[in-house]
Amino acid sequence: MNLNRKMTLLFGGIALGTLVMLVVISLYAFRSYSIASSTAHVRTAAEMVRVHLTEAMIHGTIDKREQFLDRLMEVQGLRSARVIRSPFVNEQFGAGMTREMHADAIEKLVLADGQPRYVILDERGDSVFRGTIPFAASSRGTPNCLQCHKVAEGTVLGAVTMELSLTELKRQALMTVASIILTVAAFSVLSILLARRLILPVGSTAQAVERAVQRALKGDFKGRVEKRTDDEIGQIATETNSLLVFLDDGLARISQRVVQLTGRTLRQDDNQLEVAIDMVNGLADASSFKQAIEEDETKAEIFDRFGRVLIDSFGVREFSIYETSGPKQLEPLSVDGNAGGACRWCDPQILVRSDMCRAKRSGHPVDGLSQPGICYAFRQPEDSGVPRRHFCVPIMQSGSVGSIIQLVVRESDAARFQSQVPYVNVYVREMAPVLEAKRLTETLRESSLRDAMTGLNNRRFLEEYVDTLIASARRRKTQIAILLLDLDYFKVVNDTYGHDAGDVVLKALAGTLKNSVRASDMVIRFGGEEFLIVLQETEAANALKVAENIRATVADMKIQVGGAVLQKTISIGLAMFPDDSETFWQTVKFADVALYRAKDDGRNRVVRFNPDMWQGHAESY
Ligand SMILES: Nc1nc2c(ncn2[C@@H]2O[C@H](COP(=O)(O)OP(=O)(O)OP(=O)(O)O)[C@@H](O)[C@H]2O)c(=O)[nH]1
Repeated sequence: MNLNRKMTLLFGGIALGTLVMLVVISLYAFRSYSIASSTAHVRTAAEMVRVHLTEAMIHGTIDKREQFLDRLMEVQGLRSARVIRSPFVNEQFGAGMTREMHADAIEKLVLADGQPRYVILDERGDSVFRGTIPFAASSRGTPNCLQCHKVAEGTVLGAVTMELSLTELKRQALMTVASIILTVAAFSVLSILLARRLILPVGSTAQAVERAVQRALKGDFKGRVEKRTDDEIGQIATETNSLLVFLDDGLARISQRVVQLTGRTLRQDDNQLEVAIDMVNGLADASSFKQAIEEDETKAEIFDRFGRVLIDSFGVREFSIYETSGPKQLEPLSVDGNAGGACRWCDPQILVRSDMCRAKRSGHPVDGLSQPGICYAFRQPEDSGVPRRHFCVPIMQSGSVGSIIQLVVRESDAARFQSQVPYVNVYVREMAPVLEAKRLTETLRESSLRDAMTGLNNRRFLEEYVDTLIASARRRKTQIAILLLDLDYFKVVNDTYGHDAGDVVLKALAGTLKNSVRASDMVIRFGGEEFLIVLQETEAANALKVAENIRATVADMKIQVGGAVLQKTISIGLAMFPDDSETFWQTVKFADVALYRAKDDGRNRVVRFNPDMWQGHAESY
């Protein structure tokens, strides 16, 4: 119920209550007044009758009393008047007129106890006041009643009964009450109209404020409140409008900036406020995500974290993350949240012909949500009948596509997810520079652990890796064979054919060494022309066979240098960890001692370390 209606009801209620009270009070007052007035009239008339009867008795005209009573009827409003004689008078003076002799019940009571009686009668719609007043004998006054009446003081000598019509009084009372009702009703109507006029701006302003607030709750701050008065109500309208303008302006500016950041476009029916909150939340989450991935160590950790965001924040459980692993190759890093895995949502051909991937080829996002079938490499699931749509976004690194994120959603979910795409893009945008930094760090680290010329790992790599190596050997209780290899008379190559020719020989040797051992073994360029090979889980006898095989392969190796073909030999020292020493680096020294022995013994040979060799060398280390 609106304010106006409430006010009308309230004022109407008050007016009606007042009216009813006034009517009740007025009617009661009129009744009391009528009774009091009639009583007084009857008393006065009775006294006049008494005086007249007394006078008539004195003057001997008592016989004419009937005429007096008849004349009395001419008094307006007096309907009847009659005198009743008491038995005492009858006893002393004989019976009176017939009508004086027959007292009714009320008159009998009055004659008996000397108390006046008043009643109001309703006679065929006419209200009549009837009063019966006793005449008591009294010795006071002149003439003295007791001079004529042989009765005791106070004896009731008779009574007069008079009836007054109240109709006129009643009519006047009703007229008065009616005029009160009319006056109060008119006053009330005027009051209500005035109050409504005063309240109307309050109600309509309150309704306008309510409508504006309702619109604001839906994110529309364009609602305005009309100013109807110049008082406090008008002030509320003005202030509300100022607040709405401020919020509208502020929200528009926030939305504009956030739209720039997220790339999300606002629709007409969007709740601006909710969208702004949504976008700010999205940006805040993306910012937290960026902080987290900056502290991640590897790209794999970053992609793993992003995978969890896709699942937890976007409800996308089906997705692939590919990384370019060669000029034409893609490698699946994560498929549906599992590391590695097979190519599930694309033609597997993209792994070896990466240009089949539209995102990789174009370097632009591929929107298969609104344009299904845009990418020929996308594969619908074979096992389930629920069709899917995809959205692929490339992550640029050093000017080319480094990774590709492929998001897959059910067709029925595509529209919902479309609104999430800008946020996914924000995450990708935040992720790209961090991935780039990690890639550079990893490349840098990789290069610091690798010899640029031969492509083999270097001594620093061995230093970093040695703890893992030892722990693995101890855990498995296996032996590690250390082979230290050095080309024989290599200096001659440099001196004769030049340094570049020497490099060619070193590269060829590196290739031969790599091919002579298992993939799990390590070939390390340990120094200038010195190499170290770590053979894992190998007994000494086996290691000797491998070393001998290497020696023989190198000796047979023909290296084309310019116009000449070179053939070089190699000397190898072998020591076992932990058989020869509990310390890894001590084992390396022992291998070096064995290498010295191989050189000393004429080169192109493999020498297994034994403790006697250490005697002569201990002081030089
Ligand atoms: N071309 C080239 N030469 C290198 C490189 N590193 C070391 N050398 C050369 O390798 C040669 C090592 O010679 P030496 O240590 O005297 O030994 P050697 O001539 O191989 O004779 P032995 O080891 O005693 O059989 C030096 O001439 C170094 O300059 C390299 O990266 N490239």
